[in-house]
Amino acid sequence: MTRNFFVGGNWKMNGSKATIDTITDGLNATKVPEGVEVVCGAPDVYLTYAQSKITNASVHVAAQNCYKEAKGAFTGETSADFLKDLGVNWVILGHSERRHVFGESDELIGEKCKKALETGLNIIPCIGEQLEEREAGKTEEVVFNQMKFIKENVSDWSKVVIAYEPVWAIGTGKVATPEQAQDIHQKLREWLKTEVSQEVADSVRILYGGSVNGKNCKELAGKPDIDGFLVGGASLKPEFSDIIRARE
Ligand SMILES: O=C(CO)COP(=O)(O)O
Repeated sequence: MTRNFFVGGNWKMNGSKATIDTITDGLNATKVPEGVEVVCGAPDVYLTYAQSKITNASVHVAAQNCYKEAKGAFTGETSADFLKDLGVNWVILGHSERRHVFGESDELIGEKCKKALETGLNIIPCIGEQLEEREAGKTEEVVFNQMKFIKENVSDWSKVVIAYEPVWAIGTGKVATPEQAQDIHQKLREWLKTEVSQEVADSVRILYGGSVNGKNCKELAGKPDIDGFLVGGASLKPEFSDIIRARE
């Protein structure tokens, strides 16, 4: 089973029109290898601007979050319907910063996954353990539990790309070793086989995220269960092009 390589960028709360011009110039000039999918998570207010600047047909724009309701009295929130209306077909959900800075629960993330899929979006749900959890030997328990809430809300796995992002590796420069990442990716695939189906386990892309850069991406990309990356800091820099071409 071949799973197309997938590279997501997560710009987080960074950027301006001027920096987006620079980033998208770089993306437009990047020769994306055949079959590789590239999706960039822009801040909501810049989604349309980013879309207007991207001319590379292999590169798509994602939102970094959306709410579980279609509309109504939810001041400050963005709905999946708004994204669909803008032609934004991807959304990152349950990022560790949503979980740990904004206190999003597994239940809420599950509901958001459900709503986004019902609305016709593709989703990138994120999971990952904190340092204390890894040190206590609880990594599998934590990520399987996060997966349970996602699974209960997924109607169509062909629209799901999972991102495994160990919290201790995010923005720290402390990347998981290729062996550490492969180990959890392989266990997640086993879990999908048991809890969902062999077909889904074989076909769902599992991305690694956490301090991925132009230097460490090739070795990580060589691991059999690592199907791509979700990249934070380095997605704002020219080296993102090297990450897109990590399998070359
Ligand atoms: O959170 C991340 C991507 O969603 C990873 O961030 P960094 O690549 O900056 O560690």
